[in-house]
Amino acid sequence: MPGNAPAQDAPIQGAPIQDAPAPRRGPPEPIPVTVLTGFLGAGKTTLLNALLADPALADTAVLINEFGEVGLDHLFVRPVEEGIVMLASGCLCCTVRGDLVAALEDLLRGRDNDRLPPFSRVIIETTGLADPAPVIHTLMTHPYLGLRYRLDGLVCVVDAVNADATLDAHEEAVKQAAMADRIVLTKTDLVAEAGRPQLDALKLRLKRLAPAAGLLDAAAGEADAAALLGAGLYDASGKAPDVARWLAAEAVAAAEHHGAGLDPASLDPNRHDARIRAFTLATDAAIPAGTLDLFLELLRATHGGHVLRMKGIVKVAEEPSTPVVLHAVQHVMHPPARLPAWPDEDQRTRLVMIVRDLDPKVIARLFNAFLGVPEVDAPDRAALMDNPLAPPGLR
Ligand SMILES: Nc1nc2c(ncn2[C@@H]2O[C@H](COP(=O)(O)OP(=O)(O)OP(=O)(O)O)[C@@H](O)[C@H]2O)c(=O)[nH]1
Repeated sequence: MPGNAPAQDAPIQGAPIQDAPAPRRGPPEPIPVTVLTGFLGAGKTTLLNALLADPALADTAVLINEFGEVGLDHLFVRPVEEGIVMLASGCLCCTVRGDLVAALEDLLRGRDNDRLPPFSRVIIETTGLADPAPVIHTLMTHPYLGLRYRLDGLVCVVDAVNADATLDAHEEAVKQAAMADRIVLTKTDLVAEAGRPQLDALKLRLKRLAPAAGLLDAAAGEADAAALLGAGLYDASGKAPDVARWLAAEAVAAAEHHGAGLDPASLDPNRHDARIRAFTLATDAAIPAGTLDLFLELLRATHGGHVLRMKGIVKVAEEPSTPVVLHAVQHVMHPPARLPAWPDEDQRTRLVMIVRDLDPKVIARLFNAFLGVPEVDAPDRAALMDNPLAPPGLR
């Protein structure tokens, strides 16, 4: 929701690049937060209950974000067990973002002064109509909460029976799925043999919409804690971060290659998801920090409202052996983090972009212009920077 969130610059140059995931001294490790989303009735609470039954999640705090609906969900979440934190009248109902901030702060206070058990993870269940972006923005931009919590991942629950109609009718549902790190398909047990082709078509539709997201079938037992949590880049235990899994750049590139990500002709243009594209920008070249900074600033200033999500790993020219990780939700950029080393042999810069109402070629041209890759009929970087109509700060 671009209008709601404060714009935030994230200069690569000048801003201290965070080291991750080196063991920290002093401030405590940020607590991973998983955002559980999915359209009305898709099965979020059912999945949450199943997850909370796993002893591995015994020390999980749960926030249920009901955005002003009559708060009933908490009645259906498993009764409070040791280690599961429920606040107020048995849950925490956040009606607006301010309440989410207050709730997250309250959790920390309770933990810090031993009023609450020392929970090591938070799951936020959003309402079915929620745009997940403001919740993620809150975690990314709040000056204090951003230090104590970190986004672990966005899990989207999709109802196999109703999803096609829901995705056609409700843009929120499309956005929830497009931004997800994991998609859980529920109610596949209700799909009769005759409905299997439709189910396969739905899976393809979701793959097109979110090629980077793992697709898991709840009824097949695939949506367990191990598969859903730990989707984020940073690992508090100090393990090497699973960048490949987080970025899923190969899956996005393969989807593009097969036309899944880039061929709107194969989609009904009236469908909301025909407006969403996922694609990867990749280059072997090391990028000077200042160039990267300018590219991101121009991207944010000119197309920020269209970028639903961007994740990336970048070879910065000044320190090519310690890549920088980028993570943006719409026009809000998470502070860049520097990894101690490349996580695997692929040492290219890769930016995975999920955009809405924007031709990937426009971004690719911009990227190439900044890299100095000549293109016919496309402005180079100097032309972009010298343009008197360029956004302030770029001239
Ligand atoms: N058969 C079947 N039913 C399911 C499955 N997942 C959820 N349900 C049912 O779907 C209904 C809605 O599930 P909830 O978990 O309440 O859905 P929700 O997304 O939390 O709903 P809201 O909070 O209203 O948005 C319930 O009756 C569940 O029992 C599934 O995999 N198979």
